[in-house]
Amino acid sequence: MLRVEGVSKCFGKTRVIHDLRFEVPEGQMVGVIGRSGAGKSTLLRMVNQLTDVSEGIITFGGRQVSQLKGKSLRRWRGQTAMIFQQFNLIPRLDVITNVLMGRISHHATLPSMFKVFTREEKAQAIQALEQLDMADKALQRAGNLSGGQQQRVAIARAMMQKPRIMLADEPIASLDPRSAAMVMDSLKHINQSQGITVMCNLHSLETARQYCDRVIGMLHGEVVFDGSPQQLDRDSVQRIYGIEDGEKDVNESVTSGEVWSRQGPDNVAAFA
Ligand SMILES: Nc1ncnc2c1ncn2[C@@H]1O[C@H](COP(=O)(O)OP(=O)(O)OP(=O)(O)O)[C@@H](O)[C@H]1O
Repeated sequence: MLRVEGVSKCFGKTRVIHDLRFEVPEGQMVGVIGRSGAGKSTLLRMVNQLTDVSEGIITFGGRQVSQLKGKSLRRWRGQTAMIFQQFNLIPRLDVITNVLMGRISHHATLPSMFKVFTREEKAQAIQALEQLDMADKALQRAGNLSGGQQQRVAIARAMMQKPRIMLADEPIASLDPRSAAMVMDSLKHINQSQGITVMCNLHSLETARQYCDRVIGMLHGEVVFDGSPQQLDRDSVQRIYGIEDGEKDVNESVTSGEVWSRQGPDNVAAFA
């Protein structure tokens, strides 16, 4: 269980996250949605301590994971794999080496520098690529793959960490609908087959509805919705995306991106 207890974040004198309180049971797939600047990335970054909290605590399995230092911090980061919008692969290296880089925190500096990995780690990397339907690309240069393929390699690399939580910060924001669907399918598969908790920042409501067990909606650094996709009605959507003076009602077609399932657009669930 991940617990966020009264967490706030200030950058200088500006408070951007206000008193967040929620729990995420292990194995849940949570979509975090909200306007640009709502605090979604800061929330994810506080969970794995890329950003420290200003107030409150975060615990995992009853153990405090905010304010960790040194070895304990590295161990926690090893358990919380992060997926970024821009994939963060090393383009000139082949796919398998990029995936093996996910083991780097388990090695001393010198073997990592010379990319020395065990036979078992190489087998594990191939297995991770197979799970993501990318094994046939193992020897290709990562930079030559499409965006969607690169993101799936990034997920395979994250799996090498054997994480307890996968934190995905807008993983499909720069992908076309079909690639986006394949990446979301991969995250869902990992979530369901291995019970890994997934927290995923999303710009598209439809994607959150389609893939997530639970949706957290943020506005101006606060949680303004926390419920199931079914509870995400028009009023909740208005609350999350906010209506300021002079603004028209939220147009869902703007906050939603079309996501195709692998079988094609006909199989996409219809949304209320
Ligand atoms: N390192 C930083 N220094 C100062 N302010 C920051 C920093 N990181 C984020 N912020 C501010 O915190 C607020 C929340 O930003 P955050 O990136 O978490 O929002 P977001 O919901 O992820 O937005 P987007 O969808 O555009 O990525 C914003 O006002 C942003 O300008």
